[in-house]
Amino acid sequence: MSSLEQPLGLDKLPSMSTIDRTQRFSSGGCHPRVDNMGMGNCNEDDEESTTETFPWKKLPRDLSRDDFSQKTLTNGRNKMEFGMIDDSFSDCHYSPKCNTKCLQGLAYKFLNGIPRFVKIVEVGPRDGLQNEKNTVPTAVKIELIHRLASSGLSVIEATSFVSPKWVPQLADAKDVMQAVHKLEGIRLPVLTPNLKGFEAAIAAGAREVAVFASASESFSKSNINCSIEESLARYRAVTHAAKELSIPVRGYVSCVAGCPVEGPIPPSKVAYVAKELYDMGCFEISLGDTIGVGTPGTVVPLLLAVMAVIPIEALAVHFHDTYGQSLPNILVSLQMGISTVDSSVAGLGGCPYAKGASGNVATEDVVYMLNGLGVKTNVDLGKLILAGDFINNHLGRPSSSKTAIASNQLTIHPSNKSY
Ligand SMILES: CC(C)(COP(=O)([O-])OP(=O)([O-])OC[C@H]1O[C@@H](n2cnc3c(N)ncnc32)[C@H](O)[C@@H]1OP(=O)([O-])[O-])[C@@H](O)C(=O)NCCC(=O)NCCSC(=O)C[C@@](C)(O)CC(=O)[O-]
Repeated sequence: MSSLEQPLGLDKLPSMSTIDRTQRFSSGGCHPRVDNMGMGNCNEDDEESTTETFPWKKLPRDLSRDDFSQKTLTNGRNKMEFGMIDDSFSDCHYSPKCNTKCLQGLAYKFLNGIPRFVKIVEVGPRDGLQNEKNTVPTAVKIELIHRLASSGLSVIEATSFVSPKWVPQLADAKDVMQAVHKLEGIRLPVLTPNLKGFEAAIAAGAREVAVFASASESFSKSNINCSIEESLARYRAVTHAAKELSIPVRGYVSCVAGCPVEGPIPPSKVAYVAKELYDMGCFEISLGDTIGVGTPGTVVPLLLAVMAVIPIEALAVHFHDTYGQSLPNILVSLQMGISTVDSSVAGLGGCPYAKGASGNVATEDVVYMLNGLGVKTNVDLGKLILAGDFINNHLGRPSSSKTAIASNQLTIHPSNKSY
């Protein structure tokens, strides 16, 4: 018996009271703020969240592509599915009475804290496309949003009501919004840098907006042409106007791990900006590693600083993949209790004011990892990959999603690929 197979009793588990454990994994451990305009992030999982089991229990997996990710590997007694948790683990349901098996303890040790449901905020049509040099036709943007919606994504950032002189690619914000705002059951937030943008967004049918501040003074100036404090004053005006109309406002903090000009940004500065946004009424704060320099080593202290001032259920993470650190950063964020993750189909993206920064983490890769962890997203990976194929075909380049590339290479997908 290897050391890994030796029983690990509950007395060896990391200290966490039974109450903490029950709260974290029961419906009550993941409740929306009372005043968050109904934008809770766990309601989708009502059935799951009533049972008091840990997240690595075997969950029904709903991949539209039956062959996808289901190749089996026979390895001695283990029959494993690629990317998915070993069956011997997934059959282990945690019970306080069960202290004889080793696997619950090991799984608990390594997967402790991971929520059972993760809300994905798809930012491809906005963050993903804003930096594209060639104009993407409005019809393509609209079709992309429809395809993303049909994959099961429930929050899709549709566009930005910013100055077309600053971001020409999104100059068609009004047309895009008017075409998609009636999509049923989908939240379609749009970026609004000031009252002018907010008013234009509402006139076009937007029912949710996002404001975007920075933890870096230099980036704030280059991105929105004002200081951090000036931006916060603008956003107070936006959140005030939004409250009058019962419009939910999301708040972004960019450059949370580093700035192209200033270098590393102290977590305390991120926490300050995040709290200002939260206090002015943003229901959710997304922490953006705009240039993708963070590692789990920087993400942990960052999240600890922000979690000290904002409830964890109001936090989201937004990683760019410049150094290939997005997935480990997301994993450690989940382990710390984060349950909202931003990502972009096909890994599209990059900020026009952060040269060299690469795209967002690919939604396909996030969903693949979460499927493997038994975490629900309600996203159909096969349809998502097809949505990625659609936009990549249009842009004329391969996907930045490793999952999409692997799936297209490894499987013969029967569905019609002619768009
Ligand atoms: C904030 C401004 C508008 C200030 O831009 P400014 O030039 O300082 O603004 P201004 O008030 O002096 O106005 C200049 C012109 O812009 C117009 N204008 C003014 N506001 C608007 C508006 N809302 N929509 C349309 N037009 C607008 C205004 O009417 C005027 O028009 P003119 O009289 O010259 O014809 C500009 O800097 C801007 O639009 N910046 C946006 C830049 C942007 O979108 N960057 C990418 C965002 S990505 C990000 O921040 C990071 C994030 C969120 O993704 C997270 C992460 O990845 O980490």
